[in-house]
Amino acid sequence: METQQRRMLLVAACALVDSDNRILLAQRPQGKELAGLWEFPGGKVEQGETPEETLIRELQEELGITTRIPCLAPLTFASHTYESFHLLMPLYICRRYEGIPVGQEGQAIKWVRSRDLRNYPMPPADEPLIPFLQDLL
Ligand SMILES: Nc1nc2c([nH]c(=O)n2[C@H]2C[C@H](O)[C@@H](COP(=O)(O)OP(=O)(O)OP(=O)(O)O)O2)c(=O)[nH]1
Repeated sequence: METQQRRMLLVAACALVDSDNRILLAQRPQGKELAGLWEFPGGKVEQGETPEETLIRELQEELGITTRIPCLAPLTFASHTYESFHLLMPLYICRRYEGIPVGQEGQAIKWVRSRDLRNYPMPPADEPLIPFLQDLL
């Protein structure tokens, strides 16, 4: 068997859920990898951060909302091999936050019912996460 060295990339992601049980998806901007696909807000865990700290930072930077560690509950995770890295992505769920999410970097956002998630093309790593959200919501 051929083995290939790939770096492990740790990304924290969040299913933000509103009082109507809809989930927020954000569209990846043009020019980035996987542009145009719909994803859960989040980003790379930087040196010295916990995944929860990453999410608090990213939710503020990307959507302009504020949340706290006790409001982030682990739901499941993605483990997916991309061409140049292996993605390990814990998915949290968050129902309590302050502010109204608005794409701070010009990205489109959308509140989506769990049964409609498959209508929004997502990165390949996200596909196995959908049933968890559909079971829950
Ligand atoms: N935030 C997020 N990233 C995802 C999801 N699914 C998925 O494969 N990814 C991948 C895409 C990217 O390779 C990586 C997230 O990194 P990122 O969003 O912080 O980085 P980026 O590519 O925007 O690059 P950068 O400019 O922030 O460095 O994880 C998802 O649902 N949410």
